[in-house]
Amino acid sequence: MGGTGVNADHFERRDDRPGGGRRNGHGRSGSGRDDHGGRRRPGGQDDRRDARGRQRPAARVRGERSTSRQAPGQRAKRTDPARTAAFDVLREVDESDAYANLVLPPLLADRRIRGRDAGFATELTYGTLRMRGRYDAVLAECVDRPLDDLDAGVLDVLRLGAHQLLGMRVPSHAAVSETVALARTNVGAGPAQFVNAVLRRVSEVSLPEWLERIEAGAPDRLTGLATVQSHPLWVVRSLREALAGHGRDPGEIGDLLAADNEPPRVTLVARPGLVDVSDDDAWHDADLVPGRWAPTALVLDGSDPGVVPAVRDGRAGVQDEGSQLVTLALAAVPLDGRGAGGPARNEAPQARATDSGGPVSEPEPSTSGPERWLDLCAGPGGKAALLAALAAQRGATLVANEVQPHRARLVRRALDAVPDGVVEEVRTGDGRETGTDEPGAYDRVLVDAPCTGLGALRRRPESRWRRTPADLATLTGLQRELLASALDAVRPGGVVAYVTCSPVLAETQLVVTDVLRRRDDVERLDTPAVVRSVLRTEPDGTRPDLPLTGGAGARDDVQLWPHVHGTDAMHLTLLRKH
Ligand SMILES: C[S@@+](CC[C@H](N)C(=O)[O-])C[C@H]1O[C@@H](n2cnc3c(N)ncnc32)[C@H](O)[C@@H]1O
Repeated sequence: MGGTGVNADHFERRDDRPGGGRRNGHGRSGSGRDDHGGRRRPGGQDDRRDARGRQRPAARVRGERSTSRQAPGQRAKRTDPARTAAFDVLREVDESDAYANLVLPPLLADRRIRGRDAGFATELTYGTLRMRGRYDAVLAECVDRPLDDLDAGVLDVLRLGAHQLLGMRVPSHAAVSETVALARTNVGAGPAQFVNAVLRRVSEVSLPEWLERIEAGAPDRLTGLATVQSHPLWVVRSLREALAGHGRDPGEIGDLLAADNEPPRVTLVARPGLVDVSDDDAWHDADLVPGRWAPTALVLDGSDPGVVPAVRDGRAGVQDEGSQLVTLALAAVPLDGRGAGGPARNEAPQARATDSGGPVSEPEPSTSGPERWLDLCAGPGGKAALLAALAAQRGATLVANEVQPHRARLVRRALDAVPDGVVEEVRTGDGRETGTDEPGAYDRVLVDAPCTGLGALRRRPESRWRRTPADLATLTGLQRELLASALDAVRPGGVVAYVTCSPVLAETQLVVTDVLRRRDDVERLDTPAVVRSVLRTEPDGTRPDLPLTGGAGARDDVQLWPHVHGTDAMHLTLLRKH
């Protein structure tokens, strides 16, 4: 497909650009450092971008960077701070394996890029990373050599241009000229001419036509779908297999991949007992609507969660609704035998209400002190904070364990708002040893296992390109050991929740089946019934109809999906030890 691509050799390479002209994967061009190796000076911007992403001249002038080595004549076109921010984040993601969602917000704050400019930079950064596979296929049609042979900074500029042309409503002339200006400042004047020529080629064809061409040129349908929907082929294969294995139609794969490309709505968790939805002071001016499934979920429309007082002080947090549901389910499932339940301090009625068809009942009163709960893999602490709030209502206590010290620190911070006496300890340790060190010591154990995260691709734009099939082998071994340890750490009659933010069969069903094959003291619980029992109740007393696969009773685990439930693809299996 396509004609002859643009030849990069026709354009002069300038080595006077910051970082020189190294090749893709090894270069440091446009690294976010100034000529002396320091951070670039912040280029403060306000709401000067128009609705279509164009920047008004005053903002351009005020936001220009002062570190260009180019002659004044070459700097005729000023660089837009939002595009520069996106470029700098892309370089950092490539060079330092950084996470865009951790790098971008502080960078925007540091450079005082706010309002529409911040929104533009965010959409440009995340969209470019997410849709990289699609744009690379388009760019490959417009360049006369493998993209891997291009300078890494030049390739990132081209991707940013492609996203503006094909994924955002930026007018073509603005997308090309602003991106060429970005190239001139960051990768040099010669490459900027090359960028200009390539982006003009990209802009000559509409997105639907590009996608048609990509599909037509693909060796098979699945490869075409993977490229068009910008996922690595091995990920598409794993997800399609997961759909089938979890009882869904593998033909849904297109919808699933499309849902992965939609930025998720910001969902907050109102930690029960710590904050009330009707408390105006807690939510400030936030525009909130109840979540679809979890009684604790609030969907935030438009504003920054960081300005919500309850989020700032830990009474609420940002948390996917699927994560909330699996945590609520672990807290709601009845225990057997001694130590089951505890006197409620301030019970949340919805968390314990019984589903019409489900077996969930009120826990028996404790005969041996408060329940002890364990979060075995707690960092950074989202589920631990919800568990701790629920534990406070039940008179239970929580131990949070995390192997990485810096993530254990994040857990401590996440637990800031929890009343004294609820959290026994936040410890740094290897969860694989807990079962041996503390056999039978806990009533409820959460294993939110380290996983590929292939169920949360919506919120981690670069992660699909980082993961490899080899990760699966390492992770599934660790997952088995952690689940086995959790089952040793729970007392007879107690419950373990095995959770992943991946639907991949090797990390979900196969781990559970394999661990259970080696022991005869564990029973699978009716997880769908428990999850249905914790769903929010409508004012008329009904609950939403949570579609789960396989028909009633056909499956004993729960798999959520972005394209079905609007949540991350969280997996939950509830297990009871005899
Ligand atoms: C999926 S994350 C947990 C997310 C967390 N539950 C939350 O909701 O914020 C998995 C965590 O397990 C930790 N981890 C990995 N190996 C571990 C081990 N051997 N023991 C304990 N934690 C481990 C990782 O560092 C990571 O923080």
